[in-house]
Amino acid sequence: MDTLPQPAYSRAPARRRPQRGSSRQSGPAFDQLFGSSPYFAFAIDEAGKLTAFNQHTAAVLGPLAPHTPASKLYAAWVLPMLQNEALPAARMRGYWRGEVELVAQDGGSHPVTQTIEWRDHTFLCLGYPLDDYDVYESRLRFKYLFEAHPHPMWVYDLETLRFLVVNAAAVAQYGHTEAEFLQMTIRDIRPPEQQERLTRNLAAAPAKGAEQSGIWTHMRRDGSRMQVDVSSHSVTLSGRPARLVFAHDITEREQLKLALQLRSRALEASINAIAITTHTSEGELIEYANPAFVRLFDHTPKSVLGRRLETLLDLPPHDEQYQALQAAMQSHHEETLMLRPRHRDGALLWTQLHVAPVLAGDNAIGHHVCVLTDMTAIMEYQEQLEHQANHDALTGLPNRVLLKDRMAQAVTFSQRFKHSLWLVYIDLDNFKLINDHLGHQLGDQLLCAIANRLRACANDGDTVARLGGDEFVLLLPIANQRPMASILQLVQEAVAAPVAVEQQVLTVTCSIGISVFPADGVDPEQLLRHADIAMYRAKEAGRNQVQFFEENMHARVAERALIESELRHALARDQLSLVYQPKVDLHSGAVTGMEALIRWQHPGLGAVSPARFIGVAEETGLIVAIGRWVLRTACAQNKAWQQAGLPPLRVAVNLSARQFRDRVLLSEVRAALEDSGLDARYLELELTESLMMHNVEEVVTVIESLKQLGVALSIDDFGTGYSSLAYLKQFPVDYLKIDQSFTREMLTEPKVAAIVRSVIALGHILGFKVIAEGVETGEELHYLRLHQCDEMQGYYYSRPLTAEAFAAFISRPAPAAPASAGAARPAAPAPAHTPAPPPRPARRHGPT
Ligand SMILES: Nc1nc2c(ncn2[C@@H]2O[C@H](COP(=O)(O)O[C@H]3[C@@H](O)[C@H](n4cnc5c(=O)[nH]c(N)nc54)O[C@@H]3COP(=O)(O)O)[C@@H](O)[C@H]2O)c(=O)[nH]1
Repeated sequence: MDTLPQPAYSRAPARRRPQRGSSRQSGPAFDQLFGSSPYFAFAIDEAGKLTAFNQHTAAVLGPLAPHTPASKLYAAWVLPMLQNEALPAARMRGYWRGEVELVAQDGGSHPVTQTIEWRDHTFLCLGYPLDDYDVYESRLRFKYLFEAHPHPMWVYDLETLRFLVVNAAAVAQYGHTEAEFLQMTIRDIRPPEQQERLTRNLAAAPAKGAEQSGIWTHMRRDGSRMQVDVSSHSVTLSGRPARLVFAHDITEREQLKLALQLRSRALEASINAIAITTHTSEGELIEYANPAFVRLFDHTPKSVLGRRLETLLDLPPHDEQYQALQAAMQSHHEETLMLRPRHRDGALLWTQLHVAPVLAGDNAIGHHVCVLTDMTAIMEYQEQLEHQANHDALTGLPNRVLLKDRMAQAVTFSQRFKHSLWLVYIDLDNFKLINDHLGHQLGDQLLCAIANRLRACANDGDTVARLGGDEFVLLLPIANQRPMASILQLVQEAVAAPVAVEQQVLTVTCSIGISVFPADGVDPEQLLRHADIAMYRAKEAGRNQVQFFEENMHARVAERALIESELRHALARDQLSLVYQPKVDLHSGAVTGMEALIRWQHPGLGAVSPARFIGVAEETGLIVAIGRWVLRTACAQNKAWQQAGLPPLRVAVNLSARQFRDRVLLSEVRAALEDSGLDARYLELELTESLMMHNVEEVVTVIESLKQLGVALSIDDFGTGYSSLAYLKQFPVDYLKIDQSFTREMLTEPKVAAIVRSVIALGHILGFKVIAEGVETGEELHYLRLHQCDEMQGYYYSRPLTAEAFAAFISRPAPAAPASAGAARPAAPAPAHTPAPPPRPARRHGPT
């Protein structure tokens, strides 16, 4: 290096002064001041050339010539420091002082304390040999600045990288003794992964005097690591180029920074909306809101900051929530509130707000951390669950649970204000048939239509509930002040009005039972039970009726319950039996067959008539098992008679609607025939008219299958079930059976007589035989024969008989025709002991 490198900021054009190659050129002032000085004195221009030097300099360091590059006067290690530190500092501040090493042309080393002054675009350099005082002063400064420094410091040799000196803080923090340190290099406190970086760093600036800094990982003696912020400076120690290093342990700071970063990340990533507010005189102003908060209300991050929390949540001022929030903000405790803030689009949300105050130094509230949890979905789900728990899924009407709740409220209200309360129990008539024949989908539609109509009948404050199936309840408070008769009529009309569903028009009536508070009960349970009892009474009374609860209804309900429970065991306990009532050909007088009729002999209840238990068996489904038993017993009995040598006759068995709809009917009939060995032509199945008029296509299919088995079929109770002629002709049946109610009245009621004649004519037109049941007198028989009725059945000829009695009856020779009955008495075979017809009132329940 020939010249001193230019300092970066000395590039401005400098005023050129005449060059002076020796002390003569330095001018009289320089000579005057320094010419005979025993110390080194020389001047350097901006180009780094000597412009003047005194005799001592020339004598000790020379020989020198003017314009000699000043770099020749310094040891190599000093040059970077001179260039980067000393000259720029002198130029900036006008003065620099430090220890340097001057070198003589013969190689001699002269450590000096040098001052450099910036005077008139020239660096004036004065050098004093390092004497004892310098050393003392230097040590003193070192002691204070270095030894006592609270942060680790050391000086290391730039060439060997050995520690030359370390302070007490370094010893304390790194765990090495001073002696150990002095045996180590700066590589020894670096972990392996940082060695390469150190090498690169040293290579990049091996001898630079520039201040350097950076974050490093250092190792303590025990192997533990720390993060240090290192800054270093070039120095000379004992005449050797070295670096003074400050190492500031920032491990804790870095950990803190990391922890803060983590917490900040947690806030940012939280799915809960979090806002931090500042407590000001203008309210709680938001100073931070995490992304979830911004998302929850669909605001932009910026638009949230500085706004009042209350405003942002859009809580109506002075309402309960607003007040609660204010109170929570003023409390020094954490509070949790349920709020209904508004989304930016106007939708109301459900949120749980947890407010935690952050106290300032003076114990006043400085900030609040507000955590909002979006509960909207949960609350909506809960509402949905509550609705489901309290409402009927099909119709949306309140269910039994909610009805009870409303009833309890209504009873309390009625008690307090002395009002009466009506509980109207509505059960659709024959809904089961519709459901089973037309399918559940249509049944559901019908129920929904009726539910809507009932809703329309109710006023505000009334409750329309569905208890399940086809049962509805109207809870009508303040009944004493309302036109209850017309409300009931409205309800009946609403139910009975035709309902169009899927191109079908359905009509259904209802049976209504009513209980009144307080007369019929003072608690909801009792009122409901009594209304239910009254409704059953309405059903028993022939359906499509209204019944108010009466005390004596309890007995009927109790009887029904008894029948139901006893009937469940009747088959197993062998309490059931069959009786057989002959059917007679009206032209020949011959017995054509017999109807099997069930009887129940109960040890306690005695003989229970089918009229009392068949309905219960239908409702409970017990009829399926009972019907199967009847079918098999009747077939077996008929076969037994045939095997005993009696003339082969056809046995008729009643099929209930439930049996008819049973999928296994066909196989059961087939099995009954096969198992008994009875020929199919000796079995007849009686189906009621009402059963056949629902879902005709299906009925026709089942009837056709039965016909294919070879059994005979008849339509029982004909005339009571609103037959459609269009349907009637589709049924491949053998008999129309005129209901006994017509037989009973045909001789006294001309209209009934006309019906009977029409049925006979109609049956014949359609190709059916016609049989009349309930024939009790010779006049009735005569009339039927006169109008071409084919067969008859009734007490006039014979009551239902036990199997043995029937066998005996059929085996007897025919008696002469009774005079009183004219030619009406059957010719053959004649009943041996035909009982006299019972008096009229007992017709339906004649003895067997
Ligand atoms: N599904 C089934 N239903 C059955 C079965 N057995 C009977 N029943 C049905 O119960 C109802 C009442 O039956 P019952 O008390 O047996 O009455 C029958 C006859 O005893 C009665 N009858 C017959 N002749 C006369 C008469 O001259 N006068 C008069 N007052 N009553 C008379 O009529 C009933 C027969 O009715 P029907 O079946 O319509 O021919 C009744 O509906 C039975 O159907 C069974 O096993 N399964």
